[in-house]
Amino acid sequence: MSTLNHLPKFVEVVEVGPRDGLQNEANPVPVAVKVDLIDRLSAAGLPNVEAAAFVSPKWVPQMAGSSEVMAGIRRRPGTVYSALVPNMKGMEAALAAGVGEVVVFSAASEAFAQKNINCSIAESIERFRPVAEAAKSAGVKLRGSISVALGCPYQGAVEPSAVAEVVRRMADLGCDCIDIADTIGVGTPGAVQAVFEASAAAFPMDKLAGHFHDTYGQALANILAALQMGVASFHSSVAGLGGCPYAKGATGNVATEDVLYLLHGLGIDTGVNLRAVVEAGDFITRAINRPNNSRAGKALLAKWAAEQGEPACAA
Ligand SMILES: CC(C)(COP(=O)([O-])OP(=O)([O-])OC[C@H]1O[C@@H](n2cnc3c(N)ncnc32)[C@H](O)[C@@H]1OP(=O)([O-])[O-])[C@@H](O)C(=O)NCCC(=O)NCCSC(=O)C[C@@](C)(O)CC(=O)[O-]
Repeated sequence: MSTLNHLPKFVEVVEVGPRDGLQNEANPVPVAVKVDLIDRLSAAGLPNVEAAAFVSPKWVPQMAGSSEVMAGIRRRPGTVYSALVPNMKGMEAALAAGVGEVVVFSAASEAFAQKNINCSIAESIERFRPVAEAAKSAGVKLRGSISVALGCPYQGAVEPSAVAEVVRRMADLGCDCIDIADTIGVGTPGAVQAVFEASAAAFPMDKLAGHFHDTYGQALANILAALQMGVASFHSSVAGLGGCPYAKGATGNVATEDVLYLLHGLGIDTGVNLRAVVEAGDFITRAINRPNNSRAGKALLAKWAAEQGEPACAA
């Protein structure tokens, strides 16, 4: 029997473009452009839009306007607006801005934790403890994110057991869901299944999420491999925007349009309007003068242009 018969019927697609996708831009992206993008993505039906990061502006200048972004968006009922929070200073700003989900983020390697958040993995967990307590008191969802779960640009190989240990620590914090992130996009399907299998020993599989960058072109294959394990939440970035400031050479997340095309083709419901996401991808790539890195997005734009009798655009 086909292994495609036992996939989840519904998958949550978490849109991280406004944060992960734009955090690495060399030129400042105006708040109004970010707000417009977020509003288009929520209107497309994406259930969770990672809209902001309340991190130090000295470390990631692009995220400096996060409070203004959160104040400017048109809140769509049912959409969760999530934001990265590294410490209590960020948590105070996130709560004041009315985020619906806070994301505490650490790493599966000590070297990456030091580069990204200037502390050890154990110190990061202690830093997150009051953040987690504040999230619970405020009734805000808590997500944990684990970078470099499939390989680290500083350390190299990362063992699944090391990832599972951070999953366990994040579970102890009370995280509602936990992301397994392939920050530099080096993972392949077998390695992805090994990491999810090890992680699921510490936290329920259906509360784990896959966050894949597409540096080596493996992201869709990795999503399919994770789907086959029962993972039902994936992160993606409209038009494949992005890269990580502390992982040189890493490309963007897998494109949301490509993920939706895959999932819908497999008969999996997402509740998201692919056309509206493709149009949002076209909007943001024009607004910041970037190539559109979504294969499905470019193909559909060309198809729709041809249907209108317009010349195809080779964006
Ligand atoms: C964690 C820190 C703050 C430690 O940074 P630090 O320098 O060790 O912190 P500190 O406590 O010593 O504070 C230094 C200064 O920063 C300020 N500060 C301190 N905290 C905040 C805050 N929250 N908001 C605003 N300002 C803050 C603080 O007030 C102080 O200001 P000063 O007195 O010098 O004027 C820093 O390392 C940081 O902000 N790192 C964030 C790095 C980051 O955002 N990386 C990208 C996101 S992670 C990612 O992309 C991976 C992910 C999630 O997508 C998954 C994947 O693919 O891997």
